[in-house]
Amino acid sequence: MSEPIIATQALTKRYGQVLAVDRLDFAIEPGEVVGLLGPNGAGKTTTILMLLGLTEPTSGQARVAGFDPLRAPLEVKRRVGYMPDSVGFYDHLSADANLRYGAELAALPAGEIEARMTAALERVRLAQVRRRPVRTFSRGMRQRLAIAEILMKRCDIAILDEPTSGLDPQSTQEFLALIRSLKQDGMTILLSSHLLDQVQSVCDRVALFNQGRVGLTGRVDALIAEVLGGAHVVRIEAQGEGLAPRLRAIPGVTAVTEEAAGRLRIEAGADVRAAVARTVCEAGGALLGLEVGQASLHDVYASHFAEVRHAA
Ligand SMILES: Nc1ncnc2c1ncn2[C@@H]1O[C@H](COP(=O)(O)OP(=O)(O)OP(=O)(O)O)[C@@H](O)[C@H]1O
Repeated sequence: MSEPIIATQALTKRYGQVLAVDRLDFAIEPGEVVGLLGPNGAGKTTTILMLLGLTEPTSGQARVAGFDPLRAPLEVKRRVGYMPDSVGFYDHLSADANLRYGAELAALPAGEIEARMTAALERVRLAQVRRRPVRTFSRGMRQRLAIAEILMKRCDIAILDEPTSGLDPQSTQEFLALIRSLKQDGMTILLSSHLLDQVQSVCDRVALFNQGRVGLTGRVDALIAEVLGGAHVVRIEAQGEGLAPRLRAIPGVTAVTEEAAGRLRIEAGADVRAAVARTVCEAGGALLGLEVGQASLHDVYASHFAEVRHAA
């Protein structure tokens, strides 16, 4: 294993009585794409802000690209591209002018700026609209412009906070493809998201945050095996009263969760499809659909946070 490009040691942030990040130990290898997941208020953004040197830790340390973000914020900014939840550009200025401003702030070599800007804008498909004011851009275009800035600066690391929130399905797919292409370039990417399918589709590894701590981290497939222990997952669509407790009583069933009205997810140590169908019918309910689900990050997330709630 190479030296981690991002590492934290007992990194802690307190806001008054609130322990936002609690003794976080975390390492990311160069070239990894890592997803930070967890409920609202779990400490993801606070962690990101400490990695960027934008907020001071109460105690503990972070190292990013070989630097302490607190002592060497400019060195860190030069190497790390940050895309916050809501990307701020000068709306009345063109995409070009915004990038040029970013290039000057980052002290890029003057003779290279134009060529780097053009290459970056072409890569994110904004070259045709580069002279338009950013206020005319859609959210997807703004997000791509933020990536253009990261490409132009040739950052080693990109930190993306909720990068696809508010994007339509097509823009989302396009954006995810862009993230995959940054990975191909060898960029290290840390992204926070609530959108588990998307995280699963781009991340090598995930870290599940809860109350300021990483409760679980690993590759998605390894977590599925570890957390679910090779569980069988059955999803049903059914009408009927009081089905969940009856399903829970089936031998082998370990968990039943209501994912939406009339949609239940059943986790079991064996194939319980026949017993599930029988149980719904015997309860006087109607079984409208049944499928064997592939375990996914959703299942890991649901199971992990159910355990956390149970233990609390
Ligand atoms: N500037 C602040 N002042 C006081 N408390 C704060 C501040 N910023 C965050 N917190 C608190 O710290 C905790 C962690 O918040 P943080 O924003 O890091 O969570 P998050 O995981 O990013 O959540 P979300 O998914 O909602 O963005 C929360 O309890 C939040 O209320």
